[in-house]
Amino acid sequence: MGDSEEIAPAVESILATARERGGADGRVDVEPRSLTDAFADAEADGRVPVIAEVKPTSPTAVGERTEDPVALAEQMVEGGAAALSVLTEPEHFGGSAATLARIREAVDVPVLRKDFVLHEEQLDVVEADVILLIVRFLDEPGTGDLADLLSAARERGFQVLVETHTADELARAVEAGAEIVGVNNRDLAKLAVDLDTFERVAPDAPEGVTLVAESGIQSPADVARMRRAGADALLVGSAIMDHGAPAEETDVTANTRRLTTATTTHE
Ligand SMILES: O=C(O)c1ccccc1NCC(=O)[C@H](O)[C@H](O)COP(=O)(O)O
Repeated sequence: MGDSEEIAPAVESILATARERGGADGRVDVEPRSLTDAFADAEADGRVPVIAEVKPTSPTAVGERTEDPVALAEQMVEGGAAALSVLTEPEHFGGSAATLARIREAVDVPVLRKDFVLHEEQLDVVEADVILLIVRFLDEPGTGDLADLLSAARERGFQVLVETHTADELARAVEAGAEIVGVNNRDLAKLAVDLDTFERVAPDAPEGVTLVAESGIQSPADVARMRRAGADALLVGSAIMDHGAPAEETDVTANTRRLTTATTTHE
């Protein structure tokens, strides 16, 4: 995590379990659905490119969604999601690799595997179109090197979303060869969310990098704000999953559509 920064206990716990997690037998070899084509298709038919996240729970969520994740994923696609993000971390987010495999089978949009990948062998857990690498957690003693993991992921066919939170992390991502970069508005040390983060970091991204604004996006106004700041796409979990509300009062399709149909100006 760098320096002597205090890390939220939940994130310490996530990293401790991630360090222990292994891979699977054999090496994954993916024929991916193109994430950037999915974003372009959404733009072409007037939808804001949204990666909707199937996130049953999380350390900051109030409550848990227990419905069939495949049904939730289908509702997100019906609401116009260009792609899906599926948590596969079991202990803190209620996800699983098996769930991702079922969802990828059921939909035809690209699927991001959302997990805390620290070692090359952890790339081989399940086929997905996109894998996440979090700059903040790599290049540390006992974890893989970002550039090496990026190459290893691409050799398996994955597209890679490289997640950053600061200008320095963005520079490291670009230096390592990232083409799709996420700027997470959630500070993974403190778990505080601040949409200013994307606005501060995005201007440093070089032309040609696909930029994804992640976390804390709740409303069409937030969508418009992130698009004005240069977001090519948005990654949204909580506002779509609506963890605290009873299942019968939650309309995941409508929650997704509210964001994919937001009126925006893309800079
Ligand atoms: O979401 C959490 O509580 C969390 C806690 C600890 C580490 C990571 C966490 N979230 C990861 C994410 O990046 C989000 O799931 C994703 O960007 C969607 O965010 P949101 O729309 O705010 O649910």
